[in-house]
Amino acid sequence: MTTQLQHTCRRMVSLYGRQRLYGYPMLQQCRWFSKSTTEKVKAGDPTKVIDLPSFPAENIRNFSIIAHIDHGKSTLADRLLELTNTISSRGSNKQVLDKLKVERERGITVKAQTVSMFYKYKGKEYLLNLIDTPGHVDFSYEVSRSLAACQGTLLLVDAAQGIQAQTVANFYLAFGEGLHIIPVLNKIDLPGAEPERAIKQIQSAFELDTSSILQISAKSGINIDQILPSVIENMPCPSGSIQKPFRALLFDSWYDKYVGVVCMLGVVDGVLRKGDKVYSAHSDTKYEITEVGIMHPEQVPTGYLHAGQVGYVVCGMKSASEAHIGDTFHHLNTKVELLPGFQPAQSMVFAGIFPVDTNDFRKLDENIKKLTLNDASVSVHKETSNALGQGWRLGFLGTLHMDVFRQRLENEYDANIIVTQPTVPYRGKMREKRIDD
Ligand SMILES: Nc1nc2c(ncn2[C@@H]2O[C@H](COP(=O)(O)OP(=O)(O)OP(=O)(O)O)[C@@H](O)[C@H]2O)c(=O)[nH]1
Repeated sequence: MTTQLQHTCRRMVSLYGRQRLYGYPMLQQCRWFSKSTTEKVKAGDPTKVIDLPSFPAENIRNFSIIAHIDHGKSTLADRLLELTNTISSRGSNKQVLDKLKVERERGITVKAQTVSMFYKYKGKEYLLNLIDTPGHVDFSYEVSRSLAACQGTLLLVDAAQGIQAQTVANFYLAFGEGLHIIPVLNKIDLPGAEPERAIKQIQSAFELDTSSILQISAKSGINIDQILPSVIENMPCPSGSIQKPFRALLFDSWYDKYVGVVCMLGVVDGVLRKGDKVYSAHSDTKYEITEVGIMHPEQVPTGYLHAGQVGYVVCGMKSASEAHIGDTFHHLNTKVELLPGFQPAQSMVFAGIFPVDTNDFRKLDENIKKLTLNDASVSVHKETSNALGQGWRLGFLGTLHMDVFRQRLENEYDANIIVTQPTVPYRGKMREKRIDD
């Protein structure tokens, strides 16, 4: 009851806030119906009434930005959001998609984020879904998950540094997914930039066509206006069919304390509407869609998603463990071919985590479950230590991943924990004891 009340209050505050933000009463929204979505968004539409059915698959592009760490993905994402009026442009480097406190403090992306943008090109309106991904090797699982919801990717290379380890690793992830890859040279404003050298590297390492390679500065905005036309012209649109039965890939999820689990879906076929009953193929469970919408850049309800679109749903999932990354959602009583899902991540570094106060065990258990929902690459096993009591042995993809997880537990859940020295698994071989030993 309390949760429902809180939820209603939150909705009212959010609606009131939106009215105040744009300075228009909600009742004026009918004035905007006649305008195109791009015009509404450009004009700072207070209602953001988004007419998703009017975007057929050929007017949709789902793409990501991949690169080595610090080559400028989040800065480029900011510029594209400004260009499409998804956020207001104030000329600062806000890194809007780095939403977590730990990302802002460390200046790195650890969590992939999706955002939908509207863009008018050659008289047609396009719905562009951008997924910003982390660059550090410890978060490559996030990258591979995000790529599954895309048809193309921008491979960003720092013109001063050239290609680096994660440029190569991420290129092969995207190549393996069969994505259309557009190379882009960033930071051409730097005095040390050597675009010709970087282009040669891209040609010889990846055999990509560099004849018309885009050369940009995400920071100062040079040539940014060439990016989206290139995405529209060169990347394929999603291939699903709106006529087929609905099926969608669950590729990300997080826990919202008011509405429970929020799932990100890439709709492959068919149509999903608010109120629909859907079925999770993984857990054999039925859910009712109570909210469906797109990230623009925050959650904007649309009541509808169709084949090729990417958006979020709220469906009354209470427990973190119900949202299985890689799951296929479909309508009740329809038979669909299940989507391939994801390979589970392979943990490389292990550490024990224990509550400082043993009375916090239950609370910490719940919080670890919620956080691992948001980061499925962490493996969790219960552990008991004589000195520290009951706790967990967690597996991570690297030590940065471990440190970020610890910081997120502290920042987002006020956890007070002890983390033991990290170890790596190894295999030992027993040799027979020699006589002279
Ligand atoms: N001079 C210059 N600096 C840039 C440019 N693009 C990004 N930067 C700077 O490069 C640094 C890293 O940029 P980010 O956008 O955080 O890089 P990222 O690839 O998202 O980083 P991770 O997500 O942590 O991998 C920041 O200090 C940016 O201001 C550019 O075009 N020119």
